[in-house]
Amino acid sequence: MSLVALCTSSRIRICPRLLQRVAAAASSTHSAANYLPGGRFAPLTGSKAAAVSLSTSAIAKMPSMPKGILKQGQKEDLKLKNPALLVNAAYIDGEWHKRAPSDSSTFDVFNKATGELIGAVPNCGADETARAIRGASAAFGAFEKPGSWAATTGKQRADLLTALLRELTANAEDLARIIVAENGKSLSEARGEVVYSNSFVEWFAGEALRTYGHTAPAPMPGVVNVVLKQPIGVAGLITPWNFPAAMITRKLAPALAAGCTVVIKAPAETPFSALALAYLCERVGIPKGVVNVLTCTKGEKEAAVGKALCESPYVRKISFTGSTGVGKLLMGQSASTLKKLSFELGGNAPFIVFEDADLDKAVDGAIMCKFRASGQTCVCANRIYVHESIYAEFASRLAAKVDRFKLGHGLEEGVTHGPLVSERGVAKAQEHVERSVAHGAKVLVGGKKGEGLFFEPTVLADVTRDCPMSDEETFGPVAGLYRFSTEEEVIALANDADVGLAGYFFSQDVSRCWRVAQALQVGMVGVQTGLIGQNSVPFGGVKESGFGKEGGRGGIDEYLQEKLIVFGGLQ
Ligand SMILES: NC(=O)c1ccc[n+]([C@@H]2O[C@H](COP(=O)([O-])OP(=O)(O)OC[C@H]3O[C@@H](n4cnc5c(N)ncnc54)[C@H](O)[C@@H]3O)[C@@H](O)[C@H]2O)c1
Ligand SMILES: O=CCCC(=O)O
Repeated sequence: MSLVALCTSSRIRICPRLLQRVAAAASSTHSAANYLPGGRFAPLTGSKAAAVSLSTSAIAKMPSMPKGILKQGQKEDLKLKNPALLVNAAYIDGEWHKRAPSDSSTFDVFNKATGELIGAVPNCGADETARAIRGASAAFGAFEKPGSWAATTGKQRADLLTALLRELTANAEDLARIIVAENGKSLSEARGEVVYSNSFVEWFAGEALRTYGHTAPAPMPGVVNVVLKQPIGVAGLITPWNFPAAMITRKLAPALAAGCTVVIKAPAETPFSALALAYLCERVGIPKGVVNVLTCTKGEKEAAVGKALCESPYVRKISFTGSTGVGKLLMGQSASTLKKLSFELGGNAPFIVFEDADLDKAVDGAIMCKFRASGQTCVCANRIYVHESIYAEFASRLAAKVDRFKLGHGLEEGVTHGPLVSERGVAKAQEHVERSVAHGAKVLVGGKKGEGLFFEPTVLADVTRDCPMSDEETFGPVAGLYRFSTEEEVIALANDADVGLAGYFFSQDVSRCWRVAQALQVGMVGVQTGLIGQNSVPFGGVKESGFGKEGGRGGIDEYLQEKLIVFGGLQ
């Protein structure tokens, strides 16, 4: 029995920190994950992976987490090269407010791994939202009013976005450290997120130059038709915590490129990335009122901010990324003013491994797809369907690789996965494991809650239709493996969902690849890959995963509206 196993299985009380070090040493093959652009892990590879015994206890690698609870109340020093990036004030109409102007309230934000206090930010509500909307509306101005944002040229906006990109790049390491602290992901993933996040600013700086309209031939003489694209006006941007920077830039950059002004409602869990972005926007000279960031707690305050944005006649666009339930609520609230909407909502991605798949690629794809951001990604594989003829082999290889993850504080050397973002997230992961086991699933690796917000990366075998992930996103590090027999059967299973964001499959048969890719009822398909998000492609779903696309050629159109100008009497 290893020292780690001995300590964890016996009643010997050993300093948790030491135990963690021993665990890390015992798992020296847990090399640091290579990150790829987009915050992705290059999978751990090598024959040793398959050789790891499934009985190795993942608990041995659990971090010594009481430290999180013990440190609660202590103020964390993020050790930023540029401490000014850690802003603890909302940004409303070009003014920084350390407290909500209406009632002076603030709320605390904690490090997800340690429980240390990162800082306090204002708890904004309807009043602050109205101020921000007024500021954004005034800054937008009018097309005929020189000096207003609406009257800027694409070239001017492209130059500002390029300057912003330079600042974001220069401060990339600090921005990654802020993400680690407030979100919990590992430093390598956070660095990847910053690259991904910045790539949207780069892409849309280019797109600002290309908001082409067109002319249309008229059927009658003496008429010329011109179709212009104009910015829609003030946009309300509501984003989640799982990619605290990238989910904002994927909206902010096209909005600014198009000529819109914005009011961002930052997520309660991760407001600091949003505020750092606003700070850099101000620094590069984006005019007062063009970018506003509101921070607020979950519950009543976020609902008040959301309602004020949706119901304001001055806000012409809402772009939301989050759960399907909240999306439906916001859609209802936006009905009275008939706003243009883009909704990136929940997913429940099928991930299919056919009998003719390259198993190494399929396992690596599953690792990247399922465990990125510890499973807290809307495009994460949620239902992994494996052909019965390769099921045992795939399960064993996947479990072996997951067993080699290193869980811990995102800034610690070699850590591949951090804590989840909330107790609600941990409870959901645990519930999915317990309910699946009650339906006959077997835990191959992981399966347990750790201290604080940690949950062991988990692989479950023998998952069936009755298990919760069949219908609900786990949004946590639990990979459930289903068995299937035929292509027809698995397509029906994959499409048996109200949502349709992403789907993935592995096969080496080109005809099957085309057939299955067409058949999957999702907005995005990964064929022989577990990674799909890039700045140059349209990201978005079908069914109850929402509508509208972010990124790609059409991403800027979400913030533009066409105007037809008919010139008559020309003969
Ligand atoms: N499709 C995508 O691109 C994408 C990306 C990330 C997350 N998601 C989805 O988001 C969900 C997980 O995130 P979550 O639990 O934070 O989702 P959530 O819907 O609770 O929260 C998302 C955002 O909406 C805000 N919000 C919540 N209630 C609101 C209200 N009444 N009015 C206005 N704003 C409100 C939150 O403060 C947060 O900023 C998952 O379902 C996931 O699939 C989707
Ligand atoms: O979670 C949502 C976004 C994930 C991605 O952009 O790849």
